[in-house]
Amino acid sequence: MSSILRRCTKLTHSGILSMLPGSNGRSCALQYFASEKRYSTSSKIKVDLDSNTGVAIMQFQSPPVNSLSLDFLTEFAINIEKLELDRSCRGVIITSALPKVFSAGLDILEMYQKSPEHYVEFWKAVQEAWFKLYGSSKVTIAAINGNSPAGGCLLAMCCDYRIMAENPRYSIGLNETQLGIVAPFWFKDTMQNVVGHRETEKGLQLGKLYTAPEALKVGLVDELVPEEKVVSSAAEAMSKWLAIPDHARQLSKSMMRKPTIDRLLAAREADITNFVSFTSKDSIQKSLGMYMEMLKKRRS
Ligand SMILES: CC/C=C\C/C=C\CCCC/C=C/C(=O)SCCNC(=O)CCNC(=O)[C@H](O)C(C)(C)COP(=O)(O)OP(=O)(O)OC[C@H]1O[C@@H](n2cnc3c(N)ncnc32)[C@H](O)[C@@H]1OP(=O)(O)O
Repeated sequence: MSSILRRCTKLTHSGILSMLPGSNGRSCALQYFASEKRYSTSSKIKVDLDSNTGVAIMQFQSPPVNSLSLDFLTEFAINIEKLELDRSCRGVIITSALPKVFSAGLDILEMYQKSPEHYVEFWKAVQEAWFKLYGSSKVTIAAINGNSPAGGCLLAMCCDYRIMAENPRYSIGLNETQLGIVAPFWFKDTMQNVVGHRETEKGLQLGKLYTAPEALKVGLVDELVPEEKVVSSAAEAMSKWLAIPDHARQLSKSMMRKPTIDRLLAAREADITNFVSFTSKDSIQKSLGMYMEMLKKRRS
């Protein structure tokens, strides 16, 4: 991994990168990884695995805002599972290929005016993505290079370490209550495991979107770095995590996360039933419809 960084630094200093269109530290890391094995090319997510370092970089590339649709979540779970089974992979960096957004969270259209059967399928995909990422034995680092509300924040919180662009216009948090909906208990558990009970209580009730500096202050993210350095800093952090013997780190991770995972495993079906009955309520559909309208108005 340090060879990656040395190479990035060399390129940046030599000015070669500045001759590339749209080049910066972020693209340096991406270009380096891209020169390695293209692991998977699906329409919404790109994964490159560096066979020398064992580090995969997963880039979300689903315009306009990397919302977590059924298709996106399915691709995501498949990719994480594939990497999990690959013994040559030791770590995964998750980032966005789009400007200004890491992920806009769950795709609201998947929860709006659809059939109960669709809600079941969608929620299973949300659960599956969480099980795969939260339960991953690999080192997972979120390189958060844009806004990351709700489900986007959940994905980041599932990782072992979070690095965010220090842009004060970017925010992250579980803002569900602002939409008139309620984050399920395992979203809450995941946040509580990151920032503790009190901050989760405030953050969840208020549907708080933390600015990048606020997120650092409460421990929702671990580091803020200039936007162009988010991916290279993630690579640097990864090298520290990979210096620990895998078996010892993996057992420690599993020890910390197993109770949270077991809790959803035990309530998986009930959680789906809850989601379907909650989402199907007229009042919830009305709230989601109004929120989508608000997003559109804000745009015009
Ligand atoms: C008791 C409980 C039991 C069970 C549980 C029950 C219930 C439900 C739990 C559900 C948990 C939900 C989790 C979620 O993730 S909900 C999603 C929350 N997300 C948001 O609030 C983010 C909304 N989006 C934004 O704030 C901005 O889009 C963003 C990300 C800051 C980017 O801003 P910008 O670049 O300016 O882009 P636009 O706002 O112009 O958006 C472009 C385009 O995308 C559409 N869009 C945005 N976000 C979403 C989304 N999440 N889903 C679908 N579509 C989205 C937006 O409307 C624009 O569309 P247009 O047609 O106008 O181009």
